[in-house]
Parts: sequence; structure tokens; C-alpha cells
Amino acid sequence: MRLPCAAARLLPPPRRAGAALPPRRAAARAAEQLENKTKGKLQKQICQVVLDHFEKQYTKELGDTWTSVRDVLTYPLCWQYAVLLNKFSQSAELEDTLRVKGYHPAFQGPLPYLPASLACYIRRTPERLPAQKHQAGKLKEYYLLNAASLLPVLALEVKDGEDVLDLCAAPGGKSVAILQCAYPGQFHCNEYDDLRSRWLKQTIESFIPDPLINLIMVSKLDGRQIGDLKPELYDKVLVDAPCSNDRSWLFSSDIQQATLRLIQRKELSSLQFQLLSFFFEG
Ligand SMILES: C[S@@+](CC[C@H](N)C(=O)[O-])C[C@H]1O[C@@H](n2cnc3c(N)ncnc32)[C@H](O)[C@@H]1O
Repeated sequence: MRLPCAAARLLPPPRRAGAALPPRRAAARAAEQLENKTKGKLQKQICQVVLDHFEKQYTKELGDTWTSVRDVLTYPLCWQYAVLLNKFSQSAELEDTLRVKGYHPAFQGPLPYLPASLACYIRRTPERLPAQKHQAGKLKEYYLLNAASLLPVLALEVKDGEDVLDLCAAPGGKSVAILQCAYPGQFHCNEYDDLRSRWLKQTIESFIPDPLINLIMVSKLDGRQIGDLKPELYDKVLVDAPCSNDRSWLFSSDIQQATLRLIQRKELSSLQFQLLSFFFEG
């Protein structure tokens, strides 16, 4: 993947408005408009306190690799560059647009598990399509994410009819991805945080059609308690434990909040361990 210097090359040439275009060029034009809209939204300010902290910590932990990790962290176009298509709201126009923009499938075989129904696209020069707005009663066509987020979903190898728990589910990217792969028997999505739980529900509503939504149970429990309930109820459990969320704090406009988070992130490893250990014991 090429990094920041690619941004200048993404700028499209100016076009005359109103002229009728053949379908391929119309798709290309739609693609350019999407691109411009997104670029405007991604001008963010780096929080220097946080970057300094990362410089110190990650130079120690990652050595030379830190330089390329920093490039990705400080370049928002690289964050959610992959486009996961929603099989419940397919759009030939969108697939056309992606093709014109040079996207290709993110995963190609042979992989032990890669359902044909999971369609995720990336392209060589990173960019980010605009996120689609939530509209009641209308399913979204795609979900933006980092393609690596799909690896745990593929590792889970969910098959039709299996009972699945997504323990730390908000905002719901992996829940949506699981449902692109298979039709679980029971699908339990859990999220502890109140606000994020609402976000999770909204994601599910935005991507999953009604008959299937009725089979999904959404709860708001502390994941450490679910392990005490009945972990044997599930065939597969996804534990996407809370992480340090480095990217968002790097662009925080509130220096005090960001500094506080830097201190709190030390406690994360213990929570991650507790969330995981219930299921290993169960
Ligand atoms: C890495 S995010 C999950 C991302 C999500 N799986 C996705 O793909 O969109 C971790 C989530 O765990 C939630 N969380 C934190 N502590 C938790 C707990 N004790 N039990 C359950 N969820 C928790 C956080 O609020 C956060 O939403």
C-alpha cells in the first residue's frame, strides 16, 4: 500500500457540469465526487501530546517498524479503506464504480474459509469512500473498515445454523461481516457501553433486513458476566476486546481527555485478559 504522497494523485481534473456521459464515464465521475467529499472530511489535526507519547512508547516497542505504523496512524485515508459490500442490499452501480476506481477483492483464495457471499474490496492507492448515512427503512450498500478486521471473522468459520456470540460488538462491523458469511442459528450481539450499544443497534438496522433482525439478540451486559452464564450455549464466540483506540486519541481536540486516556489505556490489558479468560475456562 502506498502512503501519503499518493494523496496528490487522487485529485481529479475539473469537469464541465451537466453534460451527458456514457455509463462508464458516469461511474468514474460519481467515483470522483465521492472521493472529493471524503477528502474534505478527513482534514484532521494531530494532537501533539499523544503523538509524542506514541513516539516514545512505540519506538521502544516496535523499533524501525514504528515509522510505517506512524504513517498509517497519521493518514486517515488509510484507516477504513476497505469496502465490505452488503449482500442484503446489492447494487450493480456501486460494483461498477468500485471497478472504475481500481478496486479489487481484498481476499483471494486459497483460504481455509472464504464464503462467496463475503465481498470486500480494496485498492492499491488508499482512499476512503464516504460512509453512507443511516436512513430508517433503507439498507446501506457498504460498510467501511480496515480489511484486517475481517481476519478474525474468517478465522471463526461460522456455518449456517451455528449459535454465535459477538461479545464486544459495537459498532457492529464484525457482526455485519459474520452475517455476510452465514446464517447463524442464534446470533447474540453484546455491547456493554450504553451509547455504543445504540450505535450497534443502528448498524444492525442499517445492514440487516427485518426477518433476520428478529433472530438477533442484542444485550448490554458486561462481557465478563456472560462467561458466567452459559458459554456452552454457543458454537462460536468472537471476543473483539476493547483496544487502545490510538487513532482516535491521536486526533483528539481535547488535550486533557487525551492525556487521561493515555493513562487509562494501561488498564486495558487486564480487561482484555478477563474477557478472554472466561471463555477459556468455560
Ligand atoms: C474493539 S471494539 C469492538 C468493535 C466491534 N467488534 C466491531 O467490529 O465493530 C470493543 C468494544 O468492547 C466494548 N466493551 C468494553 N468493555 C466491555 C465489557 N466489559 N463487556 C462488553 N463489551 C465491552 C467497548 O465499548 C467497545 O465497543
